[in-house]
Amino acid sequence: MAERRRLLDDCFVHGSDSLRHDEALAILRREVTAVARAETVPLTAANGRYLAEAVTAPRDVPLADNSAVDGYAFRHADHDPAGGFFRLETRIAAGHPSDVPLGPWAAARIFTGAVMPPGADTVAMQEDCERHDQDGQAFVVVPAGLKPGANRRRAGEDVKAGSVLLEPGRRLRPQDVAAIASTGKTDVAVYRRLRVALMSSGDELRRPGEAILPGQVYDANHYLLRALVEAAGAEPIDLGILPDRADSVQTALEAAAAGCDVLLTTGGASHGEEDHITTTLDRLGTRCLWPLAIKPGRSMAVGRIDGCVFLGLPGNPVAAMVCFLLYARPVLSVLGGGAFGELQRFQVIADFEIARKKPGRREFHRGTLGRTADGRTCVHRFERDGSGLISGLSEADGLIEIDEETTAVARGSQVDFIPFGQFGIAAG
Ligand SMILES: Nc1nc2c(c(=O)[nH]1)N[C@H]1C(S)=C(S)[C@@H](COP(=O)(O)OP(=O)(O)OC[C@H]3O[C@@H](n4cnc5c(N)ncnc54)[C@H](O)[C@@H]3O)O[C@H]1N2
Ligand code: MOO
Repeated sequence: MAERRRLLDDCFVHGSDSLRHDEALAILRREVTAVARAETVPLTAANGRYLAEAVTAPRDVPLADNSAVDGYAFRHADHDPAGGFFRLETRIAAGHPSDVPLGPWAAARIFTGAVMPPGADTVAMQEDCERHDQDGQAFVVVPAGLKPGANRRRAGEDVKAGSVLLEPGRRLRPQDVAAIASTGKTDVAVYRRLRVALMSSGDELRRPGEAILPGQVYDANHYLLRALVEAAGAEPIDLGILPDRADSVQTALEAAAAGCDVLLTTGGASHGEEDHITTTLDRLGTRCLWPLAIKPGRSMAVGRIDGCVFLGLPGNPVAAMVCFLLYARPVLSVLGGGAFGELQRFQVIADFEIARKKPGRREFHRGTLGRTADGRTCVHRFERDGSGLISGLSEADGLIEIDEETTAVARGSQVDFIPFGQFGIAAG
């Protein structure tokens, strides 16, 4: 079980300069530790959860030497280099082992997965053998050239008794649940899901289903973030929409922080007179990241209100998504008992150009993968820049990342691409 330790206790509010992406990640890596406690769940509910115990194999998998094919098992020492002629002595099917030792110059009819009879060490495939019956006795001719141990699977060759199959902190995938099931365990210790309270900030926001007037906008970010929180393995809790009033924001944040592990807000995070999120965070707790030298997402804020981690995302939907994936997701993973993890990026050819880019900040653009005329993977950039354009997010396969030092991107050059698939949100 993870001990309850400091979270963001030692963080500092840095000066007026924006924080670089790498510095922000380093602070989060250093300051955030697990808060989730363990619970035991049946294997059928374990997929997607963070493992809270090491899973060791109580016994060998497979349990006994067995045949990898349908065929004939025999003792290799009896096998003539020119081929072998064996008396067929017994028949062994999967699930029906025999403890009768094989006699000399004898073979057993055996099927895939059936336990090797004592004395046999090699199996010939049935397609390669000839079977004869003579005076009521069956014989089998085994071809030459089989090596000792051919087509035999050893006890423990998949997993040795006592070996560690899975380390704590791993987010369980279907194949990991299968690995646990292969040991015979029926349930497993995982970390409780983090409780992540969601609040959208802004007088202009309405929920789908409500009437809308000029100047108002539907709260798309709530739906974006609750789905991203679920994909990250945490439990979203909807705390609705905050009005642009300092006293209401303060009351709501205080109450929310008391009842959840993480408070995730969107909007109201920049400097405007109507933006009360960061000023309220400063009054109630501590702030350690803000602003960031990235685009979009400059106004992302991270801090703490008592024992609750505060993640304040910008209001523009593209910025909210970029900041969630880059910063909120690894924080949720660590708090929930998992690893911080490294972003997976790969290099692809730019099917776009950027004539001039401001140095000193890292940019993330929406990108769609394609192929060049000569079959190499390339990325197209969503042309319109606006950080409010949700349509570009739906089109994209991931984010194009352009670092602080770069001042222009030439068509045909290599750029870094961060695919959405790694976040469990790939297009089907
Ligand atoms: N003087 C400056 N103004 C702004 C700056 C700046 O640096 N100086 N940065 C701009 C950028 S970039 C962003 S991003 C926003 C971030 O500010 P906030 O986090 O305070 O966001 P809001 O002002 O509340 O909203 C921005 C935009 O997004 C729409 N929005 C808000 N919440 C939602 C939601 N839940 N669902 C859908 N859309 C939402 C909102 O209506 C605004 O249009 O500040 C810029 N200004
Ligand atoms: O920085 Mo805003 O967060 O670019 O869209």
